[in-house]
Amino acid sequence: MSNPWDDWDHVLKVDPDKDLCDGETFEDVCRTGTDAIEIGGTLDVTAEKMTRVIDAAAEYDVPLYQEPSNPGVVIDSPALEGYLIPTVFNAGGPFWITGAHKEWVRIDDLDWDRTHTEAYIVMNPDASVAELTNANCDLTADDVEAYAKVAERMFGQEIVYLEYSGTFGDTEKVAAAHDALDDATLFYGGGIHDYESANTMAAHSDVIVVGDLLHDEGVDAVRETVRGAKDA
Ligand SMILES: CC(C)=CCC/C(C)=C/CC/C(C)=C/CC/C(C)=C/COP(=O)(O)OP(=O)(O)O
Ligand SMILES: O=P(O)(O)OC[C@@H](O)CO
Ligand SMILES: [Mg+2]
Repeated sequence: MSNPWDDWDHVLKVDPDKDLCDGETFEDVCRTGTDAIEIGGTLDVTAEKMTRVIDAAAEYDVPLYQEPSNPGVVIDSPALEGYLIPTVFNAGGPFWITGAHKEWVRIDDLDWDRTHTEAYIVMNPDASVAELTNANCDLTADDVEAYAKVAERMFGQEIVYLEYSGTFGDTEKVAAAHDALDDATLFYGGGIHDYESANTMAAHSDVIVVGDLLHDEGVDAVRETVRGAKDA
């Protein structure tokens, strides 16, 4: 079965808790050339902030996906192409693997056709997502490779997400995850800040995710990372 992300090279992650750079609009954000926008962040995300971003980006062509960090911020909106739901394979306990998901399914009527999962492997111990989920980030390339295989082969995950949020990752570990996968798509995220860093990680993964750069440097810098991803 084919999935939209099979054709993606670049995803822009918009954090609803962070501002855009001065003078930039969501129209600019949607015109960076990115293949899709993921809306989400770990800390201080509310349903209201989520809705504000979804509404502001709704009228442009780029596909919008929500990446909720908990069931309370999931927005039911026709503007969304779908929901990318993290599950953290190396979390310190079951809540962020299946617990939050169980609570969500218990309280909400899910639109299963638009609901997809991402098998996160969290790699930066200083990132909020690592602290929140108490992730064990002390992983060798072999560990990463094994997690990627478990995700694809045992848990049928179609997206494996190597998450270095806030820092540039180890290309050897990214390559190990990539080599481990046959059909699943490898997302890489963390520390991409220019053409070169985008080009490097795009060569070792299937899709690169750019986050903080949008909020720190703005859309021109993001456009350079799109170019780096597409050239790889
Ligand atoms: C079941 C539902 C609907 C949700 C649970 C989903 C899970 C398991 C979330 C845990 C992992 C998580 C919080 C993912 C959010 C996406 C993410 C990693 C965003 C990047 O966050 P950071 O860059 O670490 O955080 P800030 O930028 O907010 O500091
Ligand atoms: O913010 P950065 O470091 O670009 O990371 C992107 C994304 O993987 C965060 O979830
Ligand atoms: Mg972040």
